[in-house]
Amino acid sequence: MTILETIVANKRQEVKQAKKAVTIADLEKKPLFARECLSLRESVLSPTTNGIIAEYKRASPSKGIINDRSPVAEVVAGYQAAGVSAISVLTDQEFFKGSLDDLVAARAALHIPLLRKEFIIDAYQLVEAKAHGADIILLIAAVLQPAELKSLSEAAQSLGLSVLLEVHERDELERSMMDSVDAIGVNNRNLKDFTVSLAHSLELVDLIPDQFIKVSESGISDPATIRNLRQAGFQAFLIGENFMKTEDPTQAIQHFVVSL
Ligand SMILES: O=P(O)(O)OC[C@@H](O)[C@@H](O)c1c[nH]c2ccccc12
Repeated sequence: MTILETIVANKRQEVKQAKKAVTIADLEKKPLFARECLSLRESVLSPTTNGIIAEYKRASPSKGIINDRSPVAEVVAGYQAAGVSAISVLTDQEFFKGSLDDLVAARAALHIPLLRKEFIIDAYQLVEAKAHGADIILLIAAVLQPAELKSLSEAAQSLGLSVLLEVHERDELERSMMDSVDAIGVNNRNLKDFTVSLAHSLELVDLIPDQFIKVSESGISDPATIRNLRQAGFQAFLIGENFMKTEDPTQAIQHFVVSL
C-alpha cells in the first residue's frame, strides 16, 4: 500500500466512527455551521492580499514532527497579519497531528478564508468542516473518482464552501476539471512517494482554464519561486513547512513577504 492508500483507508474508519458519535443533525446545530462562508476567489483576487495560502502543519508523514511548540491561534494570526489570502489548517490527527479543535481555534483568530486541509471521502466531512469554521475544502483527484468529485464538490458549494481541487498529473487534471470547483491546485509533492518538483506546476498551468483560481502547492521556500510561478500564471501559493519548520513561523512569514 502507498502512504496515500494507508491514509485513506484509515480515514474511512475514522469517518465511520465520527458518524456514530456525532450525527449530521448535531453538526448542523453548531453555531459555526450557520455562518456565511468567506470566498477563496474574492480573497485571492483582492489587491489587499498577497496570494499566499499559509498552512499550519504540526507534522507530516514525510517529515515527522515539524513544529509542536507554536500554538495554532498565534501562528495563524501572524500569517494573517502578513497579508496572506487564506489559511490552511490540517485536521488529520493520525498522520499530521492536527484536529478539528485546531480548525475552531484558527477560525476564532481569523477574518480571512480558512481551508480545512483533510482527506475528504464523504459528504459528512463537508458538514463537519463548515460546523468547525472552514470556508474552503480540499478534494484530492488522486483519491476520488470523477463522479465522487462531482457529488462532493456540488454538495460543498451548496453549503457555501469554496472548493480547491488538487491534482498532481495531467491525466488527473483532465479527468477531474469541472465547473463545481473554484480553484485548482497543482501539488508539487507526489503523495505516493513524497518527491517534490515545481516542474509539475509549470507543466500543468497552461492546461488550467482561467475560470479557476490557479494554485501551486508544496515545496515553496523562496520568494523568487513565487515570482516565477506568478509569471507562469499562478495566482495563489500554498506554503506550510517553510514557515512551520522555523522557531517562529510568524516572523518567518514576515521576512518572506517583504521580498515578494
Ligand atoms: O509544507 P509544504 O511543502 O509547503 O506544503 C504545503 C501543502 O501544500 C501540503 O501540506 C499539502 C498539499 N496537499 C496536501 C494534501 C494533504 C496533506 C497535505 C498537503
